[in-house]
Amino acid sequence: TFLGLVVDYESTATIIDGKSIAEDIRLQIAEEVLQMKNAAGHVPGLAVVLVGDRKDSQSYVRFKVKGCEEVGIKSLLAELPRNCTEDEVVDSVSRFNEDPSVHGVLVQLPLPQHMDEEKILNAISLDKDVDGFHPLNVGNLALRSRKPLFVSCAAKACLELLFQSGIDLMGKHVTIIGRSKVVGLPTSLLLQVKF
Ligand SMILES: Nc1nc2c(c(=O)[nH]1)N[C@@H](CN(C=O)c1ccc(C(=O)N[C@@H](CCC(=O)O)C(=O)O)cc1)CN2
Repeated sequence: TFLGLVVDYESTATIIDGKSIAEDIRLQIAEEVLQMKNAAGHVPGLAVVLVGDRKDSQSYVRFKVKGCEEVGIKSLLAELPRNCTEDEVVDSVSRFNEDPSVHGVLVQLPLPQHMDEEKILNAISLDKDVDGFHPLNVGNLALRSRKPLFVSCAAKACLELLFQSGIDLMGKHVTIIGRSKVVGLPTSLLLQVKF
């Protein structure tokens, strides 16, 4: 869910209804998936790797699986215990990398503290890195002249919500709160590419 608040210099505000925009996008994706199924005989596949038993991560992953079901995307889930090894996580990622029915792989963050996040994220195939966290995808976004294969969905969502609400960012100053690789950093990079 995203409820954005855009305030102009006279301090009037526009409330962005993220739920309704998301519903329109879901319908559009469901239509595209159906067309793909009819034309090519297969549907996109998303694989999620979840390590540990954090309640928040479990519910985010449930939303992702439910989101896939609603639009006809195949979803696969690998759940590993908190005390598993880094190699076991990398093995799960590698199996999804090699599975032709999987087109996108993501590892739900945060990982348990004893794990090397960078090593695990780097194990995701560049062409299945749907989160856009691979250094080459981030680097290509930062270079602006090159097109990354994927950009963080949270960053794309922020811009899409502004765009669909008719908010013109050209020449505007934008304040981004936070610099995480999930939202803040890619949103600032994406804004620099587009405006
Ligand atoms: N591999 C990934 N891990 C994580 C990601 C990610 O994009 N990829 N993002 C977050 C967790 N997350 C989804 O996975 C996520 C977190 C927060 C929200 C969100 O919309 N939060 C709203 C409140 C929503 C509500 O309660 O209705 C808010 O903060 O205002 C969506 C998704 C970390 N891990």
